[in-house]
Amino acid sequence: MNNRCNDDSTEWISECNDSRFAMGCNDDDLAMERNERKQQANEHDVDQLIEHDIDQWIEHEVDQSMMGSRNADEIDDPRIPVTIVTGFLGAGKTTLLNHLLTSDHGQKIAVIVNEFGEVGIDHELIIGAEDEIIEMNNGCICCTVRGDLVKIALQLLDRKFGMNERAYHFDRIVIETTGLADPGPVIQTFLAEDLLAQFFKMDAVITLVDACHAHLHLHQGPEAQAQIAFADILLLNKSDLVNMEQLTALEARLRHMNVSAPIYHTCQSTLDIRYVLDVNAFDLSHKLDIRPNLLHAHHHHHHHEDHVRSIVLQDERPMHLQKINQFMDEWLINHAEDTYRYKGIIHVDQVDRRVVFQGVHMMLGINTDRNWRDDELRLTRIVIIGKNLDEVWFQQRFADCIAESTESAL
Ligand SMILES: Nc1nc2c(ncn2[C@@H]2O[C@H](COP(=O)(O)OP(=O)(O)OP(=O)(O)O)[C@@H](O)[C@H]2O)c(=O)[nH]1
Repeated sequence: MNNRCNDDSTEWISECNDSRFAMGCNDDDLAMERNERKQQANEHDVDQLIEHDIDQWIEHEVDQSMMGSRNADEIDDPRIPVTIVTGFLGAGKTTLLNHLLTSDHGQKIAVIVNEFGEVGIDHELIIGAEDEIIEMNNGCICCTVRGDLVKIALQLLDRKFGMNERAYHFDRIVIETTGLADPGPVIQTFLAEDLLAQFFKMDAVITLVDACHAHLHLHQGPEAQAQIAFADILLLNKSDLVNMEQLTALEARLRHMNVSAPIYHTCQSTLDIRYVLDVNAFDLSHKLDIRPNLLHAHHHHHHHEDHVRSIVLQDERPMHLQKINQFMDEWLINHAEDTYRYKGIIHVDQVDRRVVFQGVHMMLGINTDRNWRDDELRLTRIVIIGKNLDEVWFQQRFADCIAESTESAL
């Protein structure tokens, strides 16, 4: 983390302490608060939820808030906070998620990850022992899988309050959208679906911006712009890759697109988590200014630009290291501009460890991580997202990388 990040965080913490709720609690207050909560909860549609669990939940929430460990605004709102993490392909969303999951906050986070591409890689790259990661890979969260999102959210509710065997007492939900998602419909799902609106509240839409590539992305269709416009908090990430002048120019551009969201400079999406969790920053009126019909369900027919698509390269046979290197060299020389984002896990011949690589345009990172486990299939899987991709070329060059011994043995 650079100095800028540190400066920001000190400033914020003092603000944050000022606004924290501190209140002496006596038994009458507690009893009154509990009754009020119960009344609210009984008004909810609790068909599938067990009342006893709701009682416990309310009790817990009231105790928490009376003890002063929550923001003042939350005293009146016991709903489960939802954070949407958005940002163009490769901006640093998964990096932020890992930072949130490994930070010391004592909360259990249910994570919903939606990836663009037929197969997911992110679940392999997210670190989270206690936390549950739910993947949605059957399409883009803002178009085809909104029904799935509602279903997943309701299942999570059932696991938190219900008699479901797979009980899971999470404290909050974080949703990572695909880099090509318009966050509008995801927000809408939580606001316009009655049952979800009763149990969940939006905490914030956090948009990551890749300081190094934003100038390319802002020209690539409306998604990157919508993500910035809808943000409650903007993280200008990868600030290590640009100079101060470029950072200031980009910040001015973001400010022009979104006048109200605080903008924080980050490296590796790292900042004090109190910038981003339990911030109560969601500003509905701001969203309605951008999209007046946001609350009207089913208004939105979003089409990604057709020239943006994903390719999956996959094979169980081990890969030849030098050939893979050569393939990537050629790829970056000839296709870097058009490959927005790529991620992969490679099974390299004679290597017991997984080789993990990922990149954004020319920026490629590659490393070996853990050993393959005995019980897992050693599968090479690469997902490439880009525009005007020549799939035949990629599939052919990938096939050329299969280690020869295996190739002739088959
Ligand atoms: N130099 C630099 N690299 C970064 C920074 N933050 C993230 N990265 C790298 O950028 C790449 C993309 O980061 P991710 O967190 O996977 O990005 P993402 O937004 O989740 O990407 P998608 O899931 O494809 O949309 C990874 O290789 C990260 O290690 C940063 O601040 N500086």
